[in-house]
Amino acid sequence: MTVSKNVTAYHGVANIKEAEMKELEAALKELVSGIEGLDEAAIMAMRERLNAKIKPLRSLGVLEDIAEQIAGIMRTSHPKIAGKAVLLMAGDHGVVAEGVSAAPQEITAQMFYSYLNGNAGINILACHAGAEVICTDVGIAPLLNPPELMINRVKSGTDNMMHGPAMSRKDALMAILTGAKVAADAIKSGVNILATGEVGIGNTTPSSALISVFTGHSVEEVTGRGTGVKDDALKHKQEVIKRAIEVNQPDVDDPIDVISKVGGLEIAALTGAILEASYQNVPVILDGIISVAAALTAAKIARLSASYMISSHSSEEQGQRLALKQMGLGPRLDFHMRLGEGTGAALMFPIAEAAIKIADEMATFETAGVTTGDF
Ligand SMILES: O=C(O)c1ccc[n+]([C@@H]2O[C@H](COP(=O)([O-])O)[C@@H](O)[C@H]2O)c1
Ligand SMILES: Cc1cc2nc[nH]c2cc1C
Repeated sequence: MTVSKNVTAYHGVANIKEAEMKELEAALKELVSGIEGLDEAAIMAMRERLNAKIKPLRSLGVLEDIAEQIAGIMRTSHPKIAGKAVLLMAGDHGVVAEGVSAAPQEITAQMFYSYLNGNAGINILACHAGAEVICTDVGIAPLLNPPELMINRVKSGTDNMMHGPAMSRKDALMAILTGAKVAADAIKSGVNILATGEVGIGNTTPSSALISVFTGHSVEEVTGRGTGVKDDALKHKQEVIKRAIEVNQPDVDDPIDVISKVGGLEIAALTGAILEASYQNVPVILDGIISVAAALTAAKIARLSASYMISSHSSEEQGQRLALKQMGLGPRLDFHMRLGEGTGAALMFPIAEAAIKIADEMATFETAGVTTGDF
C-alpha cells in the first residue's frame, strides 16, 4: 500500500508483547516518577519578554498563556517549535454490540486506511499545519487483518464492558506503553509538539464512562450523541454505561483498573503518549472527548502531566468540557466539532506557533520607541 507523504504507519514496539506484568508495571512507574513540574523560571522569563512588547499588559490573552506554558514545558525562555505530529491511535470496542453508536464497527478499519492514504479530515488539517500524522493500530477488530495494521495491536478490539472488563490489566498496561513508545519514537525523530487523535467506532461510550468515574459527574451529564445517535439510542447508551460501571465496579483510586474495565485500547495508548510527552518536556495538544478522557486518565496516573496539556476545541460532547475543567483546563476554540481524529487539536498548531512568534518577532517598547505607561 502506498502511504502518503505526511503519514507514517508505525511499525515498532517489538518487545512489549513478551513482557511480564511486573515489567510493565515497573516501566509505567518509572515513566510516571520521571514527570516533573514546569520550569517556573522559564515561565517568568517568557512573561517578562511578553510584557516588554508594544501592547497593553496581557492584551494577547490566551496567546500569552500558551507562550508561557510552552516556555515552562520546554524549560527555556526562548522555546522553538521544530517537528509537529498528530498521534492517531485506533481501536475497536466490544460494547458496540449494545447499539451505542450510529456507525458500524467496520468504519474504524476503513477510516484507518483513509488516514494511511492521506485523504481524511485529519490529513488535510495536519498537512495545513505542517504536521505529520502517525497512525497506530492499537486494537482494531480483525475484519481486514492485513499485517501492516497489526504490528502494534495489543488486542483485536475490547470485550463488551457491559458484561465484564473491557480488557485485562495487562492489556491496558501494554496499550499505555505502546502509546508511550509511539510518542517516544516521534520525539526521537525531531517532533517537539504533539497532538492527540483517535478513531474507534463506539469510543465515546468508554470515554463517557471514564469521565463519569473520574469526575463523579452523572452518566447523563457526560454522555452525548457521538456519531449521532437519536434520542432513544442516547438513553440506551447511558443505560449501557451505567450498567458497565455497575458490573465492573472500577476502583477510582486505581486509574489502570478504571481504564482496563471501562476504557479502550486507543484511549489507553493516548494516555501513555501523554505521559511520555510529559516525561520528555513536550507539549501535547488535546482533541475531543476521547483524547480528553485519555488525558484525564493520565492526570489521575500522574497529576503533573496536566500541566503539559494544551486544550484546543470544545467538543459537542458535553463530557469533554467537564473533564477539561477537572484538570483546570478549558476549551479555546468553539467550532462545534465532533469528528475526533485529532482535527480540533491540529488547528491549535498554528496558534501555538503564533504564540511563540509573538515572543520572538514582535517589537518591544524600547526597540520601537513607543512610550511606556501604566497599561
Ligand atoms: O472528538 C470528539 O469529541 C468526538 C465526538 C463524537 C465522535 N467522535 C468520533 O466518532 C467515533 C465515536 O463515536 P461513537 O458514536 O461511535 O461513539 C470515533 O471514531 C471518534 O473519533 C469524536
Ligand atoms: C465516517 C466517520 C469518520 C470518523 N472519523 C473519526 N470517527 C469517525 C466516524 C465516522 C462514522
